[in-house]
Amino acid sequence: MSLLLSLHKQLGDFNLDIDTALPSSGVTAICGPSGSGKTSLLRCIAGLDIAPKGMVQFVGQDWQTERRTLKTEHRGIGLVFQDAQLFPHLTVAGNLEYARKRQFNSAGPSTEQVCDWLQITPLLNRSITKLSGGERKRVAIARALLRHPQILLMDEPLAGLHDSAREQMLDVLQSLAKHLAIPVLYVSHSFHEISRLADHVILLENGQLIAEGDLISLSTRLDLPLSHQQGAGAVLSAQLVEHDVDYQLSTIALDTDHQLTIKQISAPKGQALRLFVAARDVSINLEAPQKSSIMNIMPCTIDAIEHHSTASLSAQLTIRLKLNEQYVLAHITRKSCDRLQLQEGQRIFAQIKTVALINEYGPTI
Ligand SMILES: Nc1ncnc2c1ncn2[C@@H]1O[C@H](COP(=O)(O)OP(=O)(O)OP(=O)(O)O)[C@@H](O)[C@H]1O
Repeated sequence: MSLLLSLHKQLGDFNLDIDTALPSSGVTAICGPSGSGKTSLLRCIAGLDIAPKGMVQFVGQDWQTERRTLKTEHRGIGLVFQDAQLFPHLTVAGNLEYARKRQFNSAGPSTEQVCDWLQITPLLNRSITKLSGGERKRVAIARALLRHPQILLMDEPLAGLHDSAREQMLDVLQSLAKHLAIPVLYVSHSFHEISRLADHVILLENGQLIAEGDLISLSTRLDLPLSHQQGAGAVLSAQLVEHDVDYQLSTIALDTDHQLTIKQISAPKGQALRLFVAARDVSINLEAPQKSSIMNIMPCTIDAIEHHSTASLSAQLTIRLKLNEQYVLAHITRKSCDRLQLQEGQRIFAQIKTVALINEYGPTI
């Protein structure tokens, strides 16, 4: 069962042209550059805009057919927009109560649970006008969830927040996703956000769906813009091997031949982990460096070398490196590539400066 979409709509010179089936669980990111059609797609799914002769079906319920269109308010959707759209004359509690009285279903999380997940319990008596940008966004998400929707749609919910507020919100959203029993569609152009939150990704360009799949496989596809943009990197799955308490480090395994050392984390041995290795943090050596302060040096094979297409980055190349079953990306200069005479199939050593833990997921193995 899934969210089936067949949406074709002309907006001025722009054509939205989407036929797909999205998963009905987990977080699906709708990603793409500005103007690619992310918001237009979300609005059509919500029924705020209608694509003539389109089709929207959610887990067997017809939201739009050729003959009939279900109004937005009858679709059971939780909506969170860039601007939180809260009622300024009500307190936080008043805004939540408004939603609670208009629930789609009686079954769903309680006000206490939702406030706890979004860390807004201390704010309940505050006026909306006295909230920070991040607080406002958390209240808007809580309000959407208290209607007990069957799906949550979020359009760039972190837009307008400064870096530290954005990171704090990402922590909250990441833990929220673990509690939610409903699917989430999350619009963002930030790969950083998506790598923290999404299970599944659809990538739009000029109103067309250019790729779809799980985050791990899409992050290292050289035919997609994701791997070339600033902030690009590989999402990897790993498993915790052991902790070195003296040095406060943890060892994690990508597979039987490749281990990494990271700052100590609290996860138990065997915990499945998701990691992010930024392409700019990977350098390539022809021989294993003997005296380096960088601990993570892994033998791998050059799988593919791709030239950046954008003129501003043409001094740089993206190189995909194969471990056993997984890949990392390296952004290096074209000059270095020529100097080292790098070629596809060549065995090299990747030196990895920083490994970021995205999250812990799945059962302990
Ligand atoms: N009502 C409209 N009339 C004409 N053109 C429109 C209309 N709504 C959207 N567009 C155009 O459709 C295209 C897609 O817009 P949309 O807002 O869906 O993109 P987006 O990917 O969400 O962009 P951003 O990341 O900047 O929010 C844009 O070129 C936009 O100008």
